[in-house]
Amino acid sequence: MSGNTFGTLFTVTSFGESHGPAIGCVVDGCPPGLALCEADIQAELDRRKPGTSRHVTQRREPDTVEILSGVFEGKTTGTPISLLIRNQDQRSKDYGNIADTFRPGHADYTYTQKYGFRDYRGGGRSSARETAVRVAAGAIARKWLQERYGVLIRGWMSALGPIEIPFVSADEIDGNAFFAPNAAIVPQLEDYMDALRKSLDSVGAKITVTATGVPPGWGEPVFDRLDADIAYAMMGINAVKGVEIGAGFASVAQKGSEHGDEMTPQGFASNHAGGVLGGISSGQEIVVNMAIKPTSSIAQPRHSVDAQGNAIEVATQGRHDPCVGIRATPIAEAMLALVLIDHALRHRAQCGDVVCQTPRIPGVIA
Ligand SMILES: Cc1cc2nc3c(=O)[nH]c(=O)nc-3n(C[C@H](O)[C@H](O)[C@H](O)COP(=O)(O)O)c2cc1C
Ligand SMILES: C=C(O[C@@H]1CC(C(=O)O)=C[C@@H](OP(=O)(O)O)[C@H]1O)C(=O)O
Repeated sequence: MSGNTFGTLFTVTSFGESHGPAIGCVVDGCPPGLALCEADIQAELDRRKPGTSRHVTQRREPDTVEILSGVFEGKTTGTPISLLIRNQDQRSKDYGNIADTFRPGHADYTYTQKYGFRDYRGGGRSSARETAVRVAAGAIARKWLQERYGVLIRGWMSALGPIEIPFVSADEIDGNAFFAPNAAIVPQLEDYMDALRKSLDSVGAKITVTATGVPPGWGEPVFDRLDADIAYAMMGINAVKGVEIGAGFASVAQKGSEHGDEMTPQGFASNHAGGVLGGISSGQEIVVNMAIKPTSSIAQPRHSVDAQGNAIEVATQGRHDPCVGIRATPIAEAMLALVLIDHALRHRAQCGDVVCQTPRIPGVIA
């Protein structure tokens, strides 16, 4: 295991560095016959790409995807799908002496300790530049899930630093730079970010991602539980420091009489489980929340050490996101899609057409 491959039946192997010539991935195990073209993938990449507002990194990458294999006459063939995105706006010289210094909070120190040296062009392999290829692979998973099962995956920003963002409408999410489901709060978010950038600091965020239409039965009872795999996938995104499924940490203060979602023939009465029971989907909405840390690369001087172990101050140069959470929503959606397609295929492989005699009950009743 090299750590660069995700998934069991639907696998994604990613490659590339932030300032190398290209990043890309090989998607293997995609069912044949899915209509797929570059525009399907590009639409998702355009939501994640850098440089789209003053609140994100000013690196300008078009993130144009090329499909190199696995698609013929507009359909997936069942063979490996290779996706390539050429890097076009690397400016490695802007970073100063990053090779011999370690940014507090970034991966420079741990990469050097692990490998003995590292690709120090920008964030190298540790840069979230790599998440573009996950979004590309996730677009394929998402399309198949939607067409085959009607699964809809949707994410949004639910807090920016200290500002809670109440959910108003899914229609408002893609209309602003923050993926906020609440257009009215956007001026407040903009003011906050403008002041934050002036103070040369960064801030964390909370992202929520949901999936509706997942049928009951996907997942495994032990080890590869659906909730465990979701948590693994989300924690595998750069800068994610916490993941909650359903009520999450609020479960601590709940009583059993409150937390356990009651069932009626008309539907579940609540969804504290977040759509997973015993590692298996219940048919309810899957609800995931994640905490994203503040960007470590900030222009304020911070204490660190150099490669020789001497005390130094590091004020990071280069182009960075003042709040990495602002661009994390499409990545979280993609990771949820990758987990769900893998479990859909695993469920089909093992259980095939097994039909449960107990009627399915709907999600939360109104
Ligand atoms: C969408 C996205 C954009 C990011 N942009 C930056 C950035 O511009 N500068 C930075 O220092 N970290 C950025 N990060 C976070 C780093 O990639 C991350 O902190 C680093 O790889 C260390 O990993 P860890 O935080 O998971 O421990 C970003 C993360 C994401 C998800
Ligand atoms: C380039 C992207 O974001 C980058 C994520 C990132 C990091 O440290 O994670 C640091 C910055 O880039 P670099 O690797 O050049 O330092 C960001 O611009 C992107 O998302 O496409």
